[in-house]
Amino acid sequence: MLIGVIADDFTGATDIAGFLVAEGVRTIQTIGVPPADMAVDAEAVVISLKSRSCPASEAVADSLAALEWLQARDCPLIFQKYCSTFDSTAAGNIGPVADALLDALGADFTVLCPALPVNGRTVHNGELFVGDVPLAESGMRYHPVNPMTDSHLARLMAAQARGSCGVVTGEVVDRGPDAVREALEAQRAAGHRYAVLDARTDAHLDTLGQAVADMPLVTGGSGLGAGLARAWRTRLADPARASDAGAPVGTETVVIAGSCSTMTNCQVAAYAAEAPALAVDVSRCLSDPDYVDVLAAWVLENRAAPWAPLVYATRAPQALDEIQRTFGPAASAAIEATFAALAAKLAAAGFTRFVVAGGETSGAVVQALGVSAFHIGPTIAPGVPWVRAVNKPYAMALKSGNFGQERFFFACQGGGS
Ligand SMILES: Nc1ncnc2c1ncn2[C@@H]1O[C@H](COP(=O)(O)OP(=O)(O)OP(=O)(O)O)[C@@H](O)[C@H]1O
Ligand SMILES: O=C(O)[C@@H](O)C(=O)CO
Repeated sequence: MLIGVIADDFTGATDIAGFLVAEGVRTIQTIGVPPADMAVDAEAVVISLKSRSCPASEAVADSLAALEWLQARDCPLIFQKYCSTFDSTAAGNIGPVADALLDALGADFTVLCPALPVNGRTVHNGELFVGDVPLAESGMRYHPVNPMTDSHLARLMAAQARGSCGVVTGEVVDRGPDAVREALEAQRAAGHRYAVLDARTDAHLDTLGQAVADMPLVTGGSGLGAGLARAWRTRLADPARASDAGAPVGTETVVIAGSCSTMTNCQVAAYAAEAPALAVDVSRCLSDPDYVDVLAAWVLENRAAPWAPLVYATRAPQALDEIQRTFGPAASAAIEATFAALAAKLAAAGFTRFVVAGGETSGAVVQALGVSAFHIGPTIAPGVPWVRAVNKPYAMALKSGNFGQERFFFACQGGGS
């Protein structure tokens, strides 16, 4: 094994796993920490946790259990994967988990780099941008669980981790891997525990991948994961066939959208204009135990349509705000539970392809389908590969809320963009 990834949500895990496969690394993603005796035939194992928004103590305990599993397989590099929009609060969980992993590895310094230029996430002078705007001015300020109201990564990290955090600027990264290594040594000597790495292009991520390839712990988004994989190209067994085991199976498809991100709102609007689409009634998710049967019946009625049926909870910020004021946080959990039960019913009715938008939503659906690990297949959009369950006949496209192009749901059915 070349790399063990500890990811804080399902779609985030699939995102980095997809990039690793696209760069030729044979990769398996597991749902939670696998059993101690699970055999591994892969160059990378990505362990997906549900540790982004749970209490920090739980996130730390789960991440340490994942680390122990990877260490038992002599994994030389541990990668802490979090969101390219650095989803977290002053209570964590990125900082507390990084602190705990550093301690457990006997290390005292690591890097932070959420940049993913292909999806518009760049870091400039330590500030995270989404497209042309700082993080705190992007749609992330309205996120239902982790609203991001600061864009400065060193400040965000200092608020939630032990020790101070420096920045390695783009001007240093432009000078190549040796300059970055030197700068990191200087940051560490200056007493910093963390250093934010600037990156605006894939070429910067190549430089950073080379510069950090020998650290015991690296933290970041899938962009840096891809940079690392490119740095290892000559060490890979058969890069051209890395995605074979994850190619999709079956045909009957349902689309489930549980994300309210800006991009999912666009994707749902584009899809609903041409395909059968049903908005869930949030109050019925909360109060009507038979509601999932109603949703399943609607999907079955529409199963023969030219485009697969879509069931969505996706709402624009104002409507979401109103729902949250009316129902409180129980609404989100009830929607997740409804989608999980719906997916299980549809699987029993013969559906084999599940296209899901939203990390938490994907986690709930995957759990309901009893899937414990995936082979990672070909990429549908940057950061979104097909995945194939190792123990069930299901293919899935698990999309991070903000990922994919406007016609992503069509693209999953061969509809292109
Ligand atoms: N209309 C709604 N009202 C209240 N909560 C909602 C609504 N729609 C979705 N949610 C909840 O918001 C949360 C969205 O999280 P999810 O991780 O699925 O999407 P995301 O955060 O946009 O995606 P990602 O984590 O991949 O960036 C889920 O718990 C979901 O149930
Ligand atoms: O890094 C990202 O943006 C995604 O993989 C993710 O984690 C969103 O849930």
